[in-house]
Amino acid sequence: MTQNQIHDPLVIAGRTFRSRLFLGTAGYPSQKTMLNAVKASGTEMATASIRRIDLSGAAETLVDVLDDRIHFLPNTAGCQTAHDAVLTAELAREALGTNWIKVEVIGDRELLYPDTEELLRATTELVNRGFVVLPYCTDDPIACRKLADAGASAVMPLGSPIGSGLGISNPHMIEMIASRSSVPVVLDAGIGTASDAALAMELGCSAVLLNTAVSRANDPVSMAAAMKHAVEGGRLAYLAGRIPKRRNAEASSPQLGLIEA
Ligand SMILES: CC(=O)[C@@H](O)[C@H](O)COP(=O)(O)O
Repeated sequence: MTQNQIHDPLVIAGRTFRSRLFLGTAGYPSQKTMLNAVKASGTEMATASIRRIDLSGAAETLVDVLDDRIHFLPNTAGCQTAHDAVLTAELAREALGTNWIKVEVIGDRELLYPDTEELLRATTELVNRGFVVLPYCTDDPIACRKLADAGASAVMPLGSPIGSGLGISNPHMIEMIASRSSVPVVLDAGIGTASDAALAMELGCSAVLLNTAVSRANDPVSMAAAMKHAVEGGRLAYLAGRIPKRRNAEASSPQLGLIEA
């Protein structure tokens, strides 16, 4: 581990994360593969939809099988109104004893695209109720600013639609959001492969949240390891500072001592 990584923790709502990769837990070929992928990714925060968790206390749940060191982030996937998202978050808090919530309020079941109006309403209400709110949002700097102003502890703009694997559709806007945000920016959704995750970090995001690229890979555990290295590499490159892009070539070796014809 380099000096930069040792002194470069991510802090969200007072909680410190050494890993800047957050992982979704859905769609793996088996629970064993999911747990191995979680381990290989080095993640310290895993998320799952409340709908997927048996809150009755009758059966062993995902939360029980995850390593204790991993912070569990429930999410409100499937909610289409602020009202439903708030109810779902309250259920999670009651059953799981966490006030952290990843808020998803989608405006369309096919596109799984965030409904910004409802999302802002849900975020405002949940912050007032004492939740640590991480909203999944569009790659819109104004929406991100409004969510942060409403008290979101981080903002999570999409790279591209959930599960699409299209990568980052609008890198310029993600860079803009990251450079202006008053709270950590977590690139969430659309990552297709390791280079997409590295790019998110190079653009200045504080972390990456992904699921499908790992769960649906031919070898999820190897892809999880690839994502770990990509996020670390991208963060280091961001901190190191990329060279400016030039229109023309500039010799990388000194021109002195050239033999003229
Ligand atoms: C897991 C999660 O919380 C979602 O936001 C989403 O599933 C992540 O997107 P990808 O599956 O495209 O990585």
